[in-house]
Amino acid sequence: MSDSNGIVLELNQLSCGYQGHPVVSQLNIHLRAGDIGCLLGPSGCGKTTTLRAIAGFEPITGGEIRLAGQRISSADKRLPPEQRQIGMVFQDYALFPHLTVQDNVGFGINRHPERKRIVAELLDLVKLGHLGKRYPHELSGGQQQRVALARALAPDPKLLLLDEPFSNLDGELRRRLSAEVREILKARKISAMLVTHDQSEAFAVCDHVGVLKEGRLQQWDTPYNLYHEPATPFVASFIGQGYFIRGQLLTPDTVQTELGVIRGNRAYQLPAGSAVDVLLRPDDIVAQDNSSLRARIIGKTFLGATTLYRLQLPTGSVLETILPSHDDHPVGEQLGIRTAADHLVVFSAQGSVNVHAQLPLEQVLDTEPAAQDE
Ligand SMILES: Nc1ncnc2c1ncn2[C@@H]1O[C@H](COP(=O)(O)OP(=O)(O)OP(=O)(O)O)[C@@H](O)[C@H]1O
Repeated sequence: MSDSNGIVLELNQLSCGYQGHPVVSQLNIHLRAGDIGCLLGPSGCGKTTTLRAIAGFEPITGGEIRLAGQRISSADKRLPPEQRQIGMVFQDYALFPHLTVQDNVGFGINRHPERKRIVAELLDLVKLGHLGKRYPHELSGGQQQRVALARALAPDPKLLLLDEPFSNLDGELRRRLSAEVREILKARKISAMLVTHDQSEAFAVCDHVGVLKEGRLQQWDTPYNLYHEPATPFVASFIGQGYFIRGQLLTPDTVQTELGVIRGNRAYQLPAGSAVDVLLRPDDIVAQDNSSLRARIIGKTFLGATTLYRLQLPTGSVLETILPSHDDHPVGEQLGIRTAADHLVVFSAQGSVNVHAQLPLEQVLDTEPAAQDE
């Protein structure tokens, strides 16, 4: 279900808060029908507040929320939550303890003539067809969350909201269930919005991710673009790993750095000669035995299939690279490296282009993003 442009959920200049204190400011997000969106950001940035506003539990102070083209919230009007046709899945499952699994799933469709068939179908979908007669306390955490998902899907909502749905589960189970939930939502073409502070979960489950900082949207984009083309220094540092090194813009798409000239695939509209901070991810640095550029290995973390190496350049700058773990190098070795940074990401830097010292991330977090021609 969507409007004529294929958009199911629109947040237009959305602002909301508590007791006169703004929490979320002028948020603009458009979610396409069938897509899974995500609100990602540090604790307290306003993710849950936004989700609760979409569900209708919180009033908004400015802007509007539209669902399938219909305005459901504005500063002076709010459609009650039960009339929104929005399903919710919470962190703590929130199942009815006195109802069996099948009665939990069928709770929202009690008068539906096909209740029995729908419940059976949904229980099969979440792979709990054999446990319909159990009570919630007789299930594992992962199974309870599957019941909660089936219950939220039963009334065939226009939109599903998931608030940190996997955070009570750990490790492998969390990873498996999140992948499975994505498959279920995609198979049924359900539009959904997930809240998490876990970047890997956001990337694994969602099509578009909105990164929030202090109630403001920094970027709404695909996981790929957030990682490779972050719009602000905050997104660059919040998403994935990486270090900044100082450089000098030579042309719109080339930068002189202590690693040599790096050419990227996008142009920056900063004057030639500008001081810039260049983002280098571990996958932007590759090992090359015969390279004249050497870096000393100062730390390594074994990750299974790969090993993450921390490297120090002769100037003292620190970088990381990730190599297949069978390509094993000891700490202290001088490793030959080269850059392979197709996605050149730079931000306008304060200060001298000659400063080659490592920039602490905090120092670059609040600088303005470089003007881009996109
Ligand atoms: N009911 C409330 N009354 C007053 N302030 C609140 C209320 N709920 C949340 N806040 C405040 O609003 C801000 C945003 O909270 P919110 O729960 O939306 O953040 P979040 O990004 O979901 O954080 P977390 O990841 O820790 O859950 C916080 O400063 C919080 O203290």
